[in-house]
Amino acid sequence: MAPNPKSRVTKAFEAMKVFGYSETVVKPVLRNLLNLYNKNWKLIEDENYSVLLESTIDSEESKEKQKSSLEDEPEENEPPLKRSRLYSQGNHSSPAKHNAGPSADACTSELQPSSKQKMAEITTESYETQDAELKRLSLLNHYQRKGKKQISSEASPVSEEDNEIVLLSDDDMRGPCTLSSHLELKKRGDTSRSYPAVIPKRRLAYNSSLEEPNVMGSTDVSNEGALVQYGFSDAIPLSDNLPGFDVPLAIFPSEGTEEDATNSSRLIIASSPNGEVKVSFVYKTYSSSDFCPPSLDAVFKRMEEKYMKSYRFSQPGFLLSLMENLCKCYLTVGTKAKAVNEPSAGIGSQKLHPVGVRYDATNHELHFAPDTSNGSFKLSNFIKILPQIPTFPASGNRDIMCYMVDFNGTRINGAEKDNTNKLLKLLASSTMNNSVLVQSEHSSPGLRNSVYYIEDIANGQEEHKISLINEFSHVLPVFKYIPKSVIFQNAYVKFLLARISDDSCCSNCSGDCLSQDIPCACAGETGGEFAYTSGGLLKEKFLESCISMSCEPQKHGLVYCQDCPLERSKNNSVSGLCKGHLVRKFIKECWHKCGCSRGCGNRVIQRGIAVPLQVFMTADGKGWGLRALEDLPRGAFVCEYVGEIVTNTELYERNTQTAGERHTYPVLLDADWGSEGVLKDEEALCLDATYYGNIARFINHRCYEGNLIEIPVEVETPDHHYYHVAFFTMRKVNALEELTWDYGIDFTDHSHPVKAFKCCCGSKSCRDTGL
Ligand SMILES: C[S@@+](CC[C@H](N)C(=O)[O-])C[C@H]1O[C@@H](n2cnc3c(N)ncnc32)[C@H](O)[C@@H]1O
Repeated sequence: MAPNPKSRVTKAFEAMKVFGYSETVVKPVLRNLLNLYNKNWKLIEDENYSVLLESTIDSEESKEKQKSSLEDEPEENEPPLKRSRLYSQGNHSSPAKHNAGPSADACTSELQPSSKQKMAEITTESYETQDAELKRLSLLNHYQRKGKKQISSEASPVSEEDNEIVLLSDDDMRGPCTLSSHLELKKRGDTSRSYPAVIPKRRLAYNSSLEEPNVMGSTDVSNEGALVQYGFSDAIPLSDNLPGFDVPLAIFPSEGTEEDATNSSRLIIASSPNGEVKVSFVYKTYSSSDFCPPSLDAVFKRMEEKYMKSYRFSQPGFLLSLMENLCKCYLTVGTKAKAVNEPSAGIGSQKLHPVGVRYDATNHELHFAPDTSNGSFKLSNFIKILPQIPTFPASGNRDIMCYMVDFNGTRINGAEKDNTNKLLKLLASSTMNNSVLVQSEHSSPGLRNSVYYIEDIANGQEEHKISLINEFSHVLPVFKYIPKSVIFQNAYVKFLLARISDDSCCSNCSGDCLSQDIPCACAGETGGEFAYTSGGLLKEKFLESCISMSCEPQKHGLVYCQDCPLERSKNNSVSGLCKGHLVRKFIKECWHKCGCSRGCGNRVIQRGIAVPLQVFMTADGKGWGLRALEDLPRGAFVCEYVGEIVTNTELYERNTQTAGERHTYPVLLDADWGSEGVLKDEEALCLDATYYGNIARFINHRCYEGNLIEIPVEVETPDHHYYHVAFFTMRKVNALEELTWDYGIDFTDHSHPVKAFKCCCGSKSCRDTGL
């Protein structure tokens, strides 16, 4: 049976979403193509929708051309001025002195000032153009990190959209958040944040009493009458007749005051499985108001469009599922006290799990609530843990004899008795079906007795599962896993096929470029020879020269910028001369404009992670680390560094404004800085994986002796302002050996935007002298 056209349309939209094109943009293009091809879907779906992608790009380009000719505006991107204007509003203080030192906690965001004040301050900004409005959700991330205490009192201009509501999720308020991070925040007793809120776009009142934790249902009326309630409440003043809890929010149109309200209504938008917790909008109508409650579908659609435009990776139904998860979490946390007191929690495992997760000793399962009959749900990607489990040594001795049993205590075939190495491989294998219990044959004195394991921290977003094993009962890292980098706000990154000139792609090729007698144009970047072997490894000669350039800069020299973006980003009087950047070799991979197939050997990193990896807690104070579960040959691609693409100025601001918070070490995309003239701020980019990132955010630093090397790879953008940072092995790496790279930190440069950590790399040539 032919696939139904609706699902084909959805798939086409999803395929384009990857490239940052929203449904709204793609819809007319798709319609045209279907007309053109007489509804022959195959032609559109071929080669992973390349026709659709090209047409969408073309259509966007022509729109932009039209726009710029109308506006006589040469820049495609909004100038950075817009944001500066926003910055200059309100009473924000000058950048705090940077003191973002690392802490022993893994990359866990520290708590930040109440989100409420920032909701208020953000909504009081003036949005003069639709574009600025569309960027607002991205801005939230920024603002919530700024920790501004005051709000601007400047009134927003009234527009047709003034009755529009904006729903801010947990993610909006402090950047990405995993369920575990939510729990972690709860564990630390932070009840003042991480809830969604609905706010009218127009002026909001900000009541300082809301800053206090646990203030429930506080309200305030601004002088224009917008009234907002924040926070979870078990005593919602507007409607105490409904059972259960209601989450937060009353929305009032901006005319009238509470007293004028003639009627109040409630719209339930999500609920926990058994209805114990609900998220609802509570709104009042006024005789003078022209507010007419929209349908939920329309609101979600609107919100998802906004997400798409700001962060470009929203899933369909994302907001609703976010709301549902919120209900579940609320239920979990609310019932936590009961769980802890339950005698059946027994065996002391409770304290080892994140708050709200209960170990059910009878059924050997982890639950999010004390009673499975009461709407709790199973964390399906956690394996179950039992006591008396030896900790796996993080390195060195791997001789502890372990065996695996299933939850009935039956030993798993083929794993009768084994050493840790093999055990971990077994753990990683998908045949284990999430249900693995690890026990030592003899519990050894001095060994801790619990581990936990997440089968796939990438949640299925990578080709291979990426496990996490926590041998030290450490808190889980807080970040949002993304398989591809996302543009934050000001970074200028455009994937336009038209920008790739015909002579820097191979449109006449077919099949596998590596198998052709004469290397195609894509090998030009690497001196007329491809960088990869047909087995997908780096060629010896290429790898050798990359290693030499990276490890012996004195031999190859550094390049110096005329006006170094890194120094400029410091935005203060101490910014100085460029300290130099390593000269690097680029790889150029074939891409959409090339005629070769997707299996072409010159497409390696774009196919994603191909080796089994695992996150683990290092034993030597570096926090989480990454290792491979099988031996890797020299020259193998491991993963790319994925994060938010931010400008250096944005990075600097992030670092100064979240002083004291732990950051992953950002990667500068500076491979071509020295060879260009003066770069604009939006062209000098870096990757920050603190809040959004992939597995590479766990790779620790090792002075000189790292086993990985980072190589710039050009895929979609020919200008080298943005490129991929791909990690390859510099030598053979053994299974379970920690993967490390040399971040290139100068530990003596105290003016660097990212404060260096105290290095525990253990290398004999460690550069951190403590000075
Ligand atoms: C990219 S993250 C690596 C993952 C990190 N260990 C974690 O727990 O999430 C970089 C951070 O890890 C820590 N780190 C990395 N290498 C280190 C080293 N050699 N010594 C001490 N800390 C290190 C630092 O705090 C650094 O900012």
